[in-house]
Amino acid sequence: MSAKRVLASAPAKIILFGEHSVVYGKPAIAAAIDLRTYVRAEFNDTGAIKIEAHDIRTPGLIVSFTEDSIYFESDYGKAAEVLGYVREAIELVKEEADVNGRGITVSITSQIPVGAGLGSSAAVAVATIGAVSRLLGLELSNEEVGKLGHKVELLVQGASSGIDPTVSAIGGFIHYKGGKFGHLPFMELPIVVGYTGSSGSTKELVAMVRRNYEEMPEIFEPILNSMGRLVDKAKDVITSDLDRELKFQTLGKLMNINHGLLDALGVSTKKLSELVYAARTAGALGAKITGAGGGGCMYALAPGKQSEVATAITIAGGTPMVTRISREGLRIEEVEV
Ligand SMILES: Nc1ncnc2c1ncn2[C@@H]1O[C@H](COP(=O)(O)OP(=O)(O)O)[C@@H](O)[C@H]1O
Ligand SMILES: C[C@@](O)(CCOP(=O)(O)O)CC(=O)O
Ligand SMILES: [Mg+2]
Repeated sequence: MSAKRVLASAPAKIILFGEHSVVYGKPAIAAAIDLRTYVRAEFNDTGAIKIEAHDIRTPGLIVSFTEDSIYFESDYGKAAEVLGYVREAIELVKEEADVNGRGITVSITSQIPVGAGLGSSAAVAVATIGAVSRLLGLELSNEEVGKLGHKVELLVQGASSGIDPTVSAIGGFIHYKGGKFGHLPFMELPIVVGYTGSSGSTKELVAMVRRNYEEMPEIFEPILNSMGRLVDKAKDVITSDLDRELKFQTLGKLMNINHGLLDALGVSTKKLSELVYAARTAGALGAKITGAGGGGCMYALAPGKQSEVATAITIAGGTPMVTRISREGLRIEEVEV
């Protein structure tokens, strides 16, 4: 049954191990975290799709002032591009249901920094698909929403492994490889996320790695293979019966190796590496980029040292975020019928 108004939310994620190599079919491990994007969907009488994106800065904004007036113009191409994930998400759901000529208004508010490696693109796609599909009376499982979210990322970015929309839709702690995924045993992870304050575009970074790979496959192939192997090792450690401290020590070492390999791929920046080294010096067992890189965030594994690591990240010029793993993925918050 269709509804009058629906509010849905979907979480951000961190990639614990295996970003970029996951695009080449290698395994990766990710966890949903407790920052969310909220999407409200309702019908309107205009017949149009209306998107209110409250947290997106409008690129290409031109403002003309006179003494008694103010006139705004926008570079519509750039503005349309930035809303690509939301538009494609709505279009995909509309293909599955009968809208009967009705318009849909989608209003977005988000706690997730954009272009920061925390999966804001996947969260906005998943929450939009969740809200609009429920509005139109479609009964989609969270896994199905994750699959549609992957389609959205493929349409907008040209390439996507699908790990981000999957973990945002189903929540928790997951192992992912070539579209197949499963939950790993839930673990509280004493992590600190450090935000550089700058952003990177996943579309551009994934394309850059692809160009480098095509130019020098004999160099890039072994790096990607090593990333895959270290994820296998991390999975063995996580699912083993070792005690927590020993698990964290090995996972920390693997994070540091993964960061070095991501640097070799060319996706780190001076600021990201400064935050990574600051965290390690303050006692983190491991620290690495999370997500596409080129700016954005790193995360550190710091049992018993979270506040020291957060302080070190601040001193190094970053913004620390102490966050927890979210067991819940896509959530339908309210339905008005
Ligand atoms: N709150 C939001 N509203 C609308 N679009 C969003 C929002 N958050 C993210 N996006 C879309 O996702 C893009 C960023 O995605 P991406 O480059 O994959 O970085 P990340 O997923 O790491 O944040 C933004 O440029 C925008 O198109
Ligand atoms: C680089 C990549 O592995 C993760 C990108 O994550 P984010 O968009 O930077 O949050 C791309 C992908 O898996 O599709
Ligand atoms: Mg993204």
